[in-house]
Formats: sequence, C-alpha cells, structure tokens
Amino acid sequence: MAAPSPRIIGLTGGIATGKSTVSHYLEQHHGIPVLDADAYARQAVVPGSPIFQAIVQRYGTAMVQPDGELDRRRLGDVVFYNTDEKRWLEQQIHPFVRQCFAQAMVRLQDCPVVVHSIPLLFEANLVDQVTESWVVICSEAQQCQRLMARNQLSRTDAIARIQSQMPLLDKAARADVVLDNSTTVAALYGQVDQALNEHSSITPG
Ligand SMILES: CC(C)(COP(=O)(O)OP(=O)(O)OC[C@H]1O[C@@H](n2cnc3c(N)ncnc32)[C@H](O)[C@@H]1O)[C@@H](O)C(=O)NCCC(=O)NCCS
Ligand SMILES: Nc1ncnc2c1ncn2[C@@H]1O[C@H](COP(=O)(O)OP(=O)(O)OP(=O)(O)O)[C@@H](O)[C@H]1O
Repeated sequence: MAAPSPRIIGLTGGIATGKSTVSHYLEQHHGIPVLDADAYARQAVVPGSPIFQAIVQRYGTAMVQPDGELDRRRLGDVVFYNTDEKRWLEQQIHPFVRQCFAQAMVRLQDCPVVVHSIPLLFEANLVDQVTESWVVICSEAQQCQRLMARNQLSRTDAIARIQSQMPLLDKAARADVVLDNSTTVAALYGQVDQALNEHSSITPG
C-alpha cells in the first residue's frame, strides 16, 4: 500500500530525552522539514504579544527579565509545580501553536515527509494529526542528569518538570516507534535511520 502523502512523523518524548537531537538530525542529515511546537510556543510569548501581556497581567512584572523577554525559567518554576497554572498557560498558548502548524502544513503539503515535534502529542490527543508516532526515551536518571546539566536546574526542579509529564513508559506503549537514547548519539541516529526506512507504510488509526 502506498504511504500517505505527506508522511507526518509525530516526534515526542519526555523533557530532555532527545527530541531536538533527533529533529536536528532529520533536518540536517535527511533534509526533512521539522515543525517544532516548542519553537511556536516561544513565538507565542514574544514581548508585546497578547499572550505575553496576559502572562504579565496574571503573574506580575517579576515574570519579565531586564531585557524585556519573558523569564521562562521563573514561569516554569510556577507551572511545573502547579497543574492549574500549567493548564491556564497551555490554554493561552496551544491555539496559537495549532494555528502555526496548520499554516505551515499548507506550505509543506507537497513534501513527502514532514516531522511534527510535539512534546504533548499524546497528552493533547494530537496523534490523529500525524501518520506515525515516534517517542524518544532514556532512563529517568539520565533524563534528570541531562536536564539538570543543560538547564542548570537543581535536582528538585528537574524532577518537578519530569513529573509534570505523562510517564515515558506510557508514551512508549502508545508509540509506533521507540527510540532508545540511553547510550550514544550515534546509536540514536542509527535507530532514526532504521525507523525512517522501516516504518514508511504505517497508516493513521
Ligand atoms: C513553561 C515554559 C515557559 C518553560 O520554558 P523553557 O524555556 O524552560 O522550556 P521549553 O519551552 O524549551 O520546553 C522544554 C520542554 O519542557 C516540556 N514542557 C513544556 N511545556 C510543557 C507542558 N505544558 N507540559 C509538560 N511538559 C512541558 C517539554 O518536554 C518541552 O520540550 C514553556 O515550556 C511553556 O511555555 N510551556 C507551555 C506551552 C506548552 O505547552 N509547550 C509545549 C509545546 S506546545
Ligand atoms: N545520547 C546522549 N548522550 C548524552 N547526552 C545527550 C544524548 N542525547 C542528548 N543529549 C543531551 O541531552 C540534552 C537534552 O537533549 P535534547 O535537547 O535533544 O532533548 P529534548 O527532548 O529536545 O529536550 P526538551 O524536552 O527540553 O526540548 C541536551 O543537552 C543534549 O545535548
């Protein structure tokens, strides 16, 4: 059976498990366009935007850095410890992100393969928007260590961010492809190459 056109790979995982490492490889090595929900979510809160203003109204100017940008670390310290505040923020940002995806897909409709990098692919029930789902996993100890190192976070703050998400094993159980990023980046790339070749005929549903 012919693969649907375009083939849309929904790339997900836990925080700091390696989504960006995979998406950069797909983009740079394979030339596949990547639409990144995290990047759109950052665009949603540029200084002066309606959502930036709503955030400042809700939490005060303490959320704004001296350079005028949103203090993302500080906002994370609020929402990753408080489910209601996380839900409020998602309600502000997600419609903008959905609109960005829809607009970009009009532009990319003739591409044979497109990647949608979406941390909340399963949590937000977006799996119907893609033709196959890939999840990047590693052990929780590695995830915590990589997150602490990259974002200069304490162990407590890293664990709060990890625990605010759907457990990785639940994501792995739902995914079409599980990419194990518990060893080297080279080993991860090998799995990506294999998944690109082997799963090209997965159809939605
Ligand atoms: C809270 C914010 C400001 C923290 O920013 P920060 O620069 O520290 O992190 P960044 O945006 O790079 O996200 C890093 C990772 O955090 C995790 N994460 C982000 N938002 C969420 C969320 N709502 N729920 C669970 N995990 C999340 C994802 O794994 C993501 O890849 C930011 O994550 C945000 O605006 N989140 C709400 C928007 C959202 O839901 N984004 C997810 C994609 S739409
Ligand atoms: N196999 C690996 N071995 C060691 N470090 C790694 C490996 N893969 C990724 N990393 C590092 O772990 C960190 C997280 O990786 P990456 O940014 O790709 O994750 P992510 O899932 O995109 O993160 P986020 O959820 O925050 O967007 C980065 O600093 C990256 O360089």
